[in-house]
Amino acid sequence: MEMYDDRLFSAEVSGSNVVSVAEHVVMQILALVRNFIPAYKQVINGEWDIARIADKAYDLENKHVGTVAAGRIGLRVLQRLKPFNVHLHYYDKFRLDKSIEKDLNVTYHPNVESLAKVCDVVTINCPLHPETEHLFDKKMISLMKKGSYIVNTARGKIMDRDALVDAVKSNHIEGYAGDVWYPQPAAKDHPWRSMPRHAMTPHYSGTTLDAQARYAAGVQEILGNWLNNQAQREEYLIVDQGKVVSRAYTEGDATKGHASNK
Ligand SMILES: NC(=O)C1=CN([C@@H]2O[C@H](COP(=O)(O)OP(=O)(O)OC[C@H]3O[C@@H](n4cnc5c(N)ncnc54)[C@H](O)[C@@H]3O)[C@@H](O)[C@H]2O)C=CC1
Repeated sequence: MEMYDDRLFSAEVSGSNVVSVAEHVVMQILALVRNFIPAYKQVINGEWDIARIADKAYDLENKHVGTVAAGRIGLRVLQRLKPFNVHLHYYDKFRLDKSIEKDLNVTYHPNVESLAKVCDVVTINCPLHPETEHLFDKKMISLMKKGSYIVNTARGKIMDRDALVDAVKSNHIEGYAGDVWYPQPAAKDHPWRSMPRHAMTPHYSGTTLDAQARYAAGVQEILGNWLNNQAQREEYLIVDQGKVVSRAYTEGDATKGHASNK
């Protein structure tokens, strides 16, 4: 017989840092496409060579930008990119509500391969699980357009580490950014630190002071509810009374903009 203490549960302050990560994605897309890092380095190094920077700087406008997953973060990335007048694309296991697709004028792809083939920028916003581990391997990367960019703030292991390095070194991938590595903290000699044309950061995109204030308020609320024997917010619960109850692990979640599938 399985026995559970009905007061035991596992919860998270869901969504507390999704805006923070989405803003980081937009920042890193712009940093890559506009060739910001080499330009900044020139300033630090006392140089002034506009031709050398402009040679690899583009506008984002009119480019095709796609997200692998349109959950809480992926959807916010799409929403933030809409005013840049780009062509938006997404793949997700669950389709967004039709009204959201229409509002964003976003093209749905039935699989990652189809999206990868047409995008100038691919941003990865899906969870790491057996299906997505090394999803971006040599084969997937080779399908991407020559000269395209990848921004991955999801998990480092979604990339095949060395296949990415090879693709950047051979100029197939023009630039890579994100804040997630495998393992973390990244070793001093992790090859992504020294590969060309990257705009990586340590894993801090979801840890802005605004996000920290939201986690702290959420944790206070969860503890207060627990101490006062009050119900927790449904969207915060992951495991309750021995059962996984998180909608993220069960079905598409209408709170994230997925079409209702009930
Ligand atoms: N860099 C950072 O600081 C942070 C990174 N993350 C990462 O971002 C990921 C996404 O976060 P949220 O948007 O909040 O999660 P979410 O649960 O709201 O959305 C995840 C989406 O991925 C989709 N999905 C699942 N498996 C998929 C697959 N095989 N292919 C395509 N889509 C798939 C789901 O249907 C869902 O729409 C997290 O799993 C986490 O790894 C999350 C927060 C902070």
